[in-house]
Amino acid sequence: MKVSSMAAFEVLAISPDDPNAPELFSKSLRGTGFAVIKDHDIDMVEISDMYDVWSKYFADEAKHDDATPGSDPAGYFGYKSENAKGRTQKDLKEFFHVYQSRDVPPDCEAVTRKFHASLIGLGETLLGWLDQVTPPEVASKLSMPFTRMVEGSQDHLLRVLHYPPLPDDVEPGEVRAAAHGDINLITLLVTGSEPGLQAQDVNGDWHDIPCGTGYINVNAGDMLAQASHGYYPSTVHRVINPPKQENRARYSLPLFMHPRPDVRLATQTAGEFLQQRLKEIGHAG
Ligand SMILES: O=C(O)CCC(=O)C(=O)O
Ligand SMILES: [Fe+2]
Repeated sequence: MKVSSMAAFEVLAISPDDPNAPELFSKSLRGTGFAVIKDHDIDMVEISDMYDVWSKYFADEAKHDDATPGSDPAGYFGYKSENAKGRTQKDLKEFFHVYQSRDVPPDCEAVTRKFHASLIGLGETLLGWLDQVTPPEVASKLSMPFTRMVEGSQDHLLRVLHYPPLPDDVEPGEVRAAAHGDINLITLLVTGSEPGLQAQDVNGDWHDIPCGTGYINVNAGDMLAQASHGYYPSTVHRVINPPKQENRARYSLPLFMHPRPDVRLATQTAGEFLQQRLKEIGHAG
């Protein structure tokens, strides 16, 4: 099934039960950098519980106590704390970074740990699909199969994102999330509570990424593009501001799948690549 069907930009919706799922997934990522997974095992109740506990968390000013200093990648990040690479204006979002071995707010802990583990499991399945179908001439250049790159990784970042309703004083050019490529191997994004996510095609045109209930969007990040020498392109995407009559909060839940830091991508290790990119987006340092 095509969920976005401009000739140049075809995001496929794939069911894990389809025997051709690995090929379709690879085809969709190759064509657009994006794919959509439907009929997965992640429970809708789990997803709505996540939105429930985290909307309460962001509504409480005590969140500021969870801000971590300087270069620490975990914890709470306040409104307008991150910019896309190459931009000075900050994104109109706040977020909390969850890692497997780092603290999570007690009221969010149980549901978040379970959700994080479920998404990591799905992400490992998807990387296994890529290992199955990536052609030998590309696979032979990898330092190891994708699934091995993430074995034992403690760096799979679950970002709980809150985009508040836009304030009246938004400046020209300020957006919820400016155009960027993700740093990691693949991103699994439970579709946002509101629309707004768009991806750019090779001609520079923007396309809405479908936000159907229960869909999980997957996109290739820069580490996958590096390791595969461009076979899987990392597609630039953004989150646009809502029209005035739909100026509501938006939540989304991307999981960024990261290799262990010592894994070689192409010329750099995953750890070296990550540190360089974190500086460029206004973290670390
Ligand atoms: O909120 C979204 O839908 C996308 C967020 C995103 O692209 C990111 O945090 O890297
Ligand atoms: Fe992103």
